[in-house]
Amino acid sequence: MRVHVADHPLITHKLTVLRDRTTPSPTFRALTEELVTLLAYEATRNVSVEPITIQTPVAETQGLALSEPRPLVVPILRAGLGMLEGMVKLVPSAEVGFLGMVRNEETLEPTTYAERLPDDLSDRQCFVLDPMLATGGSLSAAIKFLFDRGAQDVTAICLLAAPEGVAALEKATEGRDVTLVLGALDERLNEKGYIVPGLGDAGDRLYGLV
Ligand SMILES: O=P(O)(O)OC[C@H]1O[C@H](OP(=O)(O)OP(=O)(O)O)[C@H](O)[C@@H]1O
Ligand SMILES: O=c1cc[nH]c(=O)[nH]1
Ligand SMILES: [Mg+2]
Repeated sequence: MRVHVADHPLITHKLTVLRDRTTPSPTFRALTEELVTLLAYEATRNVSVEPITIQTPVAETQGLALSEPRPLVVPILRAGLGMLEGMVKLVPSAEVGFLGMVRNEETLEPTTYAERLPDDLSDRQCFVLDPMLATGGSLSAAIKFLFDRGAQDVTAICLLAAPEGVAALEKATEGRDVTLVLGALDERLNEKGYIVPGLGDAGDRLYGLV
């Protein structure tokens, strides 16, 4: 697994505002989108392209076009939905599939309650969106789901991760082509499975308590 942790003052600045407990939902949502667009730039570094020839008003020239099949973006509901707009802004021609997952806050085990994805993901590059990588249970299950359907490679974009979650994901995806792009790598998980210092519950901060 390749791990890329963003190292840019603008990203750290936006993450700092996101972490602040006084930041209200509308600002939190806007910053989440902006951060994803910045991280998506790195995450799409190896997106599949093919050479094409085009005609400018002045001359013929060579360029690149995204290859078929188009990349598939998969936000993990709920919190990952807050990252979708920021991603498709950068890759407007991507297709979008959905996975709904929720972590049991007692056992920390994830369950999948919704799935809307193509049956066959052969030759697909997939981009999974979830702001939080805590124990790694949710993201490991999501990525396994995509490989089981034939995905070629998977890149996950997370705003924050705990080292425990990165290690668990690495173990769960051994031998697979996985890239992890992070806004920041935090210190640890606390006894409730929350990322420290983290930002709290991303889904609740985006969409309110349920
Ligand atoms: O790495 P893990 O320990 O599995 O925890 C991370 C998961 O927890 C959060 O979702 P949550 O279950 O709170 O659902 P929500 O997005 O609906 O709030 C988060 O968005 C991840 O999906
Ligand atoms: O810190 C955490 C851990 C899991 N899910 C969140 O939203 N935040
Ligand atoms: Mg939540």
